[in-house]
Amino acid sequence: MFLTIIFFNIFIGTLWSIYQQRFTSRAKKFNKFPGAPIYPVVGNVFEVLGDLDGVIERVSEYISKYGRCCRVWRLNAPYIVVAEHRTTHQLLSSATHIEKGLDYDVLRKKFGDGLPFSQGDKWRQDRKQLNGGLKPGMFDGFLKVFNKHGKNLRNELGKIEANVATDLHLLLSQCALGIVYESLLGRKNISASGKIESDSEIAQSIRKNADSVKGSLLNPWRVLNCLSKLTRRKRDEKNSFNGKVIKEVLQYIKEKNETEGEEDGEIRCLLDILLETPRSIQDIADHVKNFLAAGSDTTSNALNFTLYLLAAHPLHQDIVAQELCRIFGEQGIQDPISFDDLKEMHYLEMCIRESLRIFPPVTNITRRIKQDVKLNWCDLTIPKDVDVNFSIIHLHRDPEIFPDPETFNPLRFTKENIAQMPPSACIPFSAGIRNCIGQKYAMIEMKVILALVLSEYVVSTNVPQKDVRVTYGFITGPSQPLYMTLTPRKKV
Ligand code: HEM
Repeated sequence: MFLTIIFFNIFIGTLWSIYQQRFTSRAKKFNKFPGAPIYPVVGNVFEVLGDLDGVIERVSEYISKYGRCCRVWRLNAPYIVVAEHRTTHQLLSSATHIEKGLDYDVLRKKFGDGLPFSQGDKWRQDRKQLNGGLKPGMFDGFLKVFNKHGKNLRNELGKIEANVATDLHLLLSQCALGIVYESLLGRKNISASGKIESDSEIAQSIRKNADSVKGSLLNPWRVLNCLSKLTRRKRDEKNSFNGKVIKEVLQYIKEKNETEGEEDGEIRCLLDILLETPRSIQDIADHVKNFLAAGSDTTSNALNFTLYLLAAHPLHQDIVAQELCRIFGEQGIQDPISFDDLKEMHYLEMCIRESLRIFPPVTNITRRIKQDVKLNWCDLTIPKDVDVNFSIIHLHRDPEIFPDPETFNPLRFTKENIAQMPPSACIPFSAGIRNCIGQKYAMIEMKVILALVLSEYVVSTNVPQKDVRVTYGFITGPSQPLYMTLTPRKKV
């Protein structure tokens, strides 16, 4: 009897799945997109899933078989993978398609309802208010912080033994986290080495959280896995990432109240802006968690990849070094870098943009389509309630737009070449009204840090670029350390 009930349920479940995948009006429109044969219940999950380090390659294969705008059934959930600029531009430039897809549910549970994950009116109001925290008037203060932490990093790099190949990622992430911590969250408990004194419980929590969600984005089995972890998380809430951030926020409010009325000439930080409107402590903590993660992991991975690419391509590194020498003279960077100096760093900026193209720290983003969208370059319609995954890394490697896409060539980003590029062909910071709020901040930060490092050291590597693989996650990094050697420039 028991077995009969089980078989009956499996039978009904399979029929239901066949109906969902083939006979609903959504499925009929969706299945017009090219894609692999559909199997009841599992759909196409086995085509793209598997070990995390190989997802990029498997998606590349799928795209080469079915095209740059193709369909995937993840169980019964329809999913369009987009890696071409026309669909990307049409959807991301619209103010309608700003809701995040199912992929973000796992992240939302970890990081709360901060800016990257909130929806509807909450997102609109928060974004409007937080834009004020990153407006031009704030950048003088940010620049001081970038300079201070950049110099700390330069000193830390000086302690690495000469000619020893080293993974710089930890130092770069401590630097990037210290910057966000101080400039956006007004916390100054930074030690002389540039590390946050409490390190780095919060830093460790961010890394742990980021690691645990890696891969859950594409993998339905991992979603289930995460749910079980969440129940465990509830039990030791006090020691969780969330608990630690709440403690920091309460401490900040206490210190702010104690020093109220005192003019200390310090910059107004993002937390001050959040505190201007009535919010629960949890809501503030959610924003803080998101800014800590979105503002540090992304930038540190971009710095790591850019340094690596310059190490692997010494001719381009020489051009950057000459540019810095022209701006700062033979003696290197003595005074804090100013906005005028930054304006002169054209080649360095082109190298950063090319690095963000080849190794975008956010490899893919997802939007939930809320109404049917007829694509303006072909005869296909994306039905409503479908998730569209913009595979930024594959979009950036479209050979029709970027010939020889894996070659590091910063000249792709001269002013003239950018003007020729189709809109939305290169979008490391996403595009449209839901783009990265920290884009300008990140670009200035990276230029300051890289100028300070590259004016002092020659970076080299033995890791061939063809061996570098990236993990597929929300924020991604190299799957193996990018070992680099630093030699003081004066000794070369
Ligand atoms: C190289 C560095 C960075 C890259 C490549 C990057 C990339 C991105 C991308 C692709 C998105 C869109 C995500 C989506 O649509 O799902 C995004 C959103 C966001 N980023 Fe960045 N980011 C960087 C640095 C930063 C920094 C420094 C901050 C903070 C100061 C920041 C804060 C945010 C926030 C809060 C959002 C959500 C915006 C919203 O939904 O309105 N990011 N970022």
